Amino acid sequence: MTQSNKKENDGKTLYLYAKNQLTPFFLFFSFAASFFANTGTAMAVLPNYGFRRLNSLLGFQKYRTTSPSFYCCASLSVEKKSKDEELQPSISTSNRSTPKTKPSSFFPKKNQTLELVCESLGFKGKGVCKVEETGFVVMCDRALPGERFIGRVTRKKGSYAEVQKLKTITPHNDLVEAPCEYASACGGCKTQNLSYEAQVRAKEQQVHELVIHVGNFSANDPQFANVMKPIVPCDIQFNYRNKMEFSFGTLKWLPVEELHERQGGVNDYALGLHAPGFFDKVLNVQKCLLQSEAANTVLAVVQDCWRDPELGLSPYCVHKHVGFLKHLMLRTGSDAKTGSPELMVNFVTSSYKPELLQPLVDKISSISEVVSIINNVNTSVGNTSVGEAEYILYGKSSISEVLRGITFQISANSFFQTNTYQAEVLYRLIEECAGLRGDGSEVVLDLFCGTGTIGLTLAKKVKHVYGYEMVPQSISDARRNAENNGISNATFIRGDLNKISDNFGDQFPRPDIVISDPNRPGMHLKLIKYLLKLRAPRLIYVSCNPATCARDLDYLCHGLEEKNIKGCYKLKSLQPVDMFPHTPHIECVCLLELE
Ligand SMILES: C[S@@+](CC[C@H](N)C(=O)[O-])C[C@H]1O[C@@H](n2cnc3c(N)ncnc32)[C@H](O)[C@@H]1O
Repeated sequence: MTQSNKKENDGKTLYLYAKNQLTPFFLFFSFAASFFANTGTAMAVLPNYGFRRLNSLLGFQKYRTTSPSFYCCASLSVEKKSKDEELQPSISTSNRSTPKTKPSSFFPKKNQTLELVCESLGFKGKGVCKVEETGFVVMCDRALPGERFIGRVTRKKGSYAEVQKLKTITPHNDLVEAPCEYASACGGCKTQNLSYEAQVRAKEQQVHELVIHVGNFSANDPQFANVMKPIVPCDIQFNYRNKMEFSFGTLKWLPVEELHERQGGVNDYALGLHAPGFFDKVLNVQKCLLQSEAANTVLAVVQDCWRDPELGLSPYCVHKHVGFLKHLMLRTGSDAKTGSPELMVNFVTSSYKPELLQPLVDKISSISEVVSIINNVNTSVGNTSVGEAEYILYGKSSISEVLRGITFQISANSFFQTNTYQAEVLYRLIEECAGLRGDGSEVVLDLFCGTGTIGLTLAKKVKHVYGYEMVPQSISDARRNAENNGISNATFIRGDLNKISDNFGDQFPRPDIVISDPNRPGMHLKLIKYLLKLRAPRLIYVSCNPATCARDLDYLCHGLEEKNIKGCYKLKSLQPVDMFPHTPHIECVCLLELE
């Protein structure tokens, strides 16, 4: 996730009208301050999925309906229209009603203050509220369910408005004290001051509603209650992230009351996370409670010295495109034999000047957990952490991590599940869904395989695993991971699953089980059509975006009439999993079987 960079903070939004209840559902596409086309990583941000960048166009109607029936409309506009257009109709529901004319004073005005009550959590964990008299939806960052507050309308976006919270009248339900000193300003953890039980409740509710309203599954279906599983909470709610990406910046974010203290120069330099809503302002952080203690030790060491004028280091300025240090990526793995933490430190710089980094390397390499110091050189003006060239400044080129008994090598830019602890849980659930016979007879197709983790954890029980992935480094990691673990029945193939050709299926035998784990935009319609033609008996859809997940489940199960596509799957179970406490992200594991 990137902290919402204004320019790049585009997302898809879904809105639903139901019985005069306007319920917004937001697709989680807008974390893209930096889009790493080839890597699946994002800068100075928490979640690390790569995705096609999507522009949002809020297309739901600006009026209310009095019809009891349900109306869902959204317009998803995307940059590469020709390709992505195909996905657009997915958001419409079959049971539309005609909206009625809107009252003329329906929209609140910019700067208008409103008394609001937050009803639920939506897109990016923003509080969803309705203007009492009109039902008009407003979104408020950091408003939490049950909170009554005064908000000022900051902008109208399509057919909803954003408000800034001015004053809490009565606090939200389930209030707890946020343990992190940066919680109120950092865009990473939005809900630290909401009890964890309430967080998972809100996530579960969100998935439930999306599956009904976007996925077109009926809550009245007696089977539905069996299909929807309760969310699996994460037992560890801090220090769970094995990867964090911090940004260096020339403009330290300051609270309004301290803005007059801005001094300029070195005093304004920052290393931390982007302040929400700013691509150029960085909230300086000394410590992040989500990452490992060892990673915090490294962060503290870097913070302690990087501004020292004697070192001659400068942060990259995103306005002038000058400066050297762009990002600091910290990855934590564990030694396969001892289980002790091992750390990779990755400096992303605008040019290759190892002599400038050497003093930092000397200090960091003395931390016992650090086994790898990497320099990715990225000369582009973009915000990506993926370098055109990668250099090893100290130690190894990768770190290791053990997942379900398999040891994985992870290099700087490879995708790896960010919460190792909960990935164990996730992969166990996937294996349960796979329902393997255990006789080594089944073929598994692992789509969006990253470094091959899911397929490799199943390989020993099946005949063969075929993994597909776009990022070359991930494919080489996957092959190396197979070899290192003595797995010879896994084949990893590089390819863009958004651009599959007609002969895609000629590359592997018909699978018994398909696992598809796309990033946030979900599956391309081409791939969905292919899967519907392939008719694998069992399809496990792993998703990090419940909105696109619901849309794709709709296609797979109910088809898409406009495109003459017939669904052929039945949703057998949908299991939300909380991989990222205190953030709005939700993972889901869905089992589909042929009807
Ligand atoms: C959510 S990750 C899942 C990775 C893997 N299944 C795991 O659990 O570690 C999605 C993966 O899809 C890859 N990816 C994204 N778009 C792709 C595309 N169009 N074609 C192939 N792979 C893609 C990303 O690089 C990333 O590794």
